[in-house]
Amino acid sequence: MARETDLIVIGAGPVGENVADRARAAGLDVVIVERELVGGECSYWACVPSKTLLRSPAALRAAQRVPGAAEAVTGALDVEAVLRRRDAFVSNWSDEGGAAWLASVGIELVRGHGRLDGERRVVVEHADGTTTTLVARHAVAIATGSDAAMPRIDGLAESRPWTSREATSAEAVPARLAVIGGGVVGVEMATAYAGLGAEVTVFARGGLLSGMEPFAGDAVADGLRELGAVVHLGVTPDRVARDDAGEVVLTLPGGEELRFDEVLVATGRTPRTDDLGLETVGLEPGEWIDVDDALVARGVDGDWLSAVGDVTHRALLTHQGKYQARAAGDAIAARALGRPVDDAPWGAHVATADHRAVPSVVFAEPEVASVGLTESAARESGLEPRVVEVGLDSVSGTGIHSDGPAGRAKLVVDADRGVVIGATFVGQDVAELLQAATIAIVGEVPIDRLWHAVPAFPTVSEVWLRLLEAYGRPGAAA
Ligand SMILES: Cc1cc2nc3c(=O)[nH]c(=O)nc-3n(C[C@H](O)[C@H](O)[C@H](O)COP(=O)(O)OP(=O)(O)OC[C@H]3O[C@@H](n4cnc5c(N)ncnc54)[C@H](O)[C@@H]3O)c2cc1C
Ligand SMILES: NC(=O)c1ccc[n+]([C@@H]2O[C@H](COP(=O)([O-])OP(=O)(O)OC[C@H]3O[C@@H](n4cnc5c(N)ncnc54)[C@H](O)[C@@H]3O)[C@@H](O)[C@H]2O)c1
Repeated sequence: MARETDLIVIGAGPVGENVADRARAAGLDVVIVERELVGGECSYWACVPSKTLLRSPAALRAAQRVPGAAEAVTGALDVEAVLRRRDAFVSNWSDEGGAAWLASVGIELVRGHGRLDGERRVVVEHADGTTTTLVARHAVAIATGSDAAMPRIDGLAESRPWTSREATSAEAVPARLAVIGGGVVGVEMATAYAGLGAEVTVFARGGLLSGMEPFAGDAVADGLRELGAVVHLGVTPDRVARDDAGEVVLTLPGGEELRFDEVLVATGRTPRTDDLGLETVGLEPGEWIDVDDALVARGVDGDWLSAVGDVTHRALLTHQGKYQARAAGDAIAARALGRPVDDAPWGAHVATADHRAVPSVVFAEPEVASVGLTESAARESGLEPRVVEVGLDSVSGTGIHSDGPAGRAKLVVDADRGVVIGATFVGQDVAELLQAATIAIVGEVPIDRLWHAVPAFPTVSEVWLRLLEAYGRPGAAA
């Protein structure tokens, strides 16, 4: 017999959990389906383990850049302790805590692989081959996330490459690590493993972090080289093979062969939709799920099917997926309870910020924090932005914070409206500068008013004052 419920969520990653939580908090009966671990990629093989691997080497470097503290650092990094700390943060890959939380808020967990089976029906295949049929009275939400993409490089798939999963869960640090891909995963994992003592070589087919302001990728390439990594820009290996001794051999376009212990593939993501029954509701398996701003799937009759998080390809970030989930979960509950849906831009039930203000931090050396449009993206969208750029060495707080390289900051301003539409900060610990920029963009705070938001002295946040000075003060004689 089929189990009836109000809402079925497929995928208990951070995003699925949040859709379920919002709908349950509104009083809906909710079932969530998970085939691996409650908590998803982010908790076990992505955000959490990658940031714990990065943190210890970064803390060590930070201390080494402050005279007095530097002299007190006399030992080497304890790699084993870093790995054990990572294990603790991923709960040794146990989702007992996540499952207990679901139970505590009254969300029923069904373990197994979920597939759509027509409108509002999901069939779950359990590990023992048995199945459970679920029927939703109101809605189904897909939050199945994404997998690492495998580029078509001769021999690569057969050479047992690392993906982000192996890189974040490794039990030992390889002596020589090749990284293919110059995006966020490639850069962060290269930084982590260089910090943990590996000889790292990065192959990027273009520059590093190519969707960001160019000075960000340049600074990160310099930073990686400073850590001892070799960075090849504009180079993709032609061929990869693992030999009988277990070594990985990369053949470069000129024929040169380079040998490594492991090769990490970090060339983007692919949606987990190939075995999800999408064809039973008129959608294409293997494709990202196209949704409107209220996270309702386009191309499906009615408003019963939502999709959230990575699987929509709107913004492949945990915090932004959770933002979508809050809107989608509340919208599903509003529809189910016959309450109004607020789907005007910036309404309670839409993810408007996905188009205007997606904050992201790359935990590289140096850190890169960005939100909104880059200068070139603003121009491509038809705007003629005014940009201002300053060095972080113009700020006293930066010098006190660290003797290391200072970094840079840039604002992209829609001069017609007098509001910030993009911001990028590069430097040590700039991650914490980002929320101010996100608030300025989302709140459309006029530049004239930003002059009244005074950063404390001597903080790194005083870079905001330097940026405003570079932009110009309203009412100033000159
Ligand atoms: C190395 C790395 C580092 C990252 N670091 C950060 C970071 O620092 N900050 C950040 O914001 N983002 C980071 N990200 C991105 C972040 O991990 C994702 O955006 C986030 O995990 C997406 O959440 P999700 O819930 O949409 O998908 P997922 O976390 O992938 O969860 C989807 C869940 O659905 C389950 N599932 C899939 N198909 C089915 C099915 N058919 N039936 C049942 N269950 C199913 C999966 O098992 C999984 O548990 C990182 C990504 C990587 C790869
Ligand atoms: N700190 C964070 O917030 C964080 C950390 C890691 C990942 N993430 C998220 O995960 C997503 C995936 O990260 P990613 O680094 O895998 O993807 P990405 O899109 O950031 O970078 C992919 C890189 O691979 C290259 N590439 C693509 N196809 C290739 C091919 N065929 N041959 C050679 N190179 C190729 C691209 O040029 C690019 O440099 C990111 O978009 C990001 O949103 C976030």
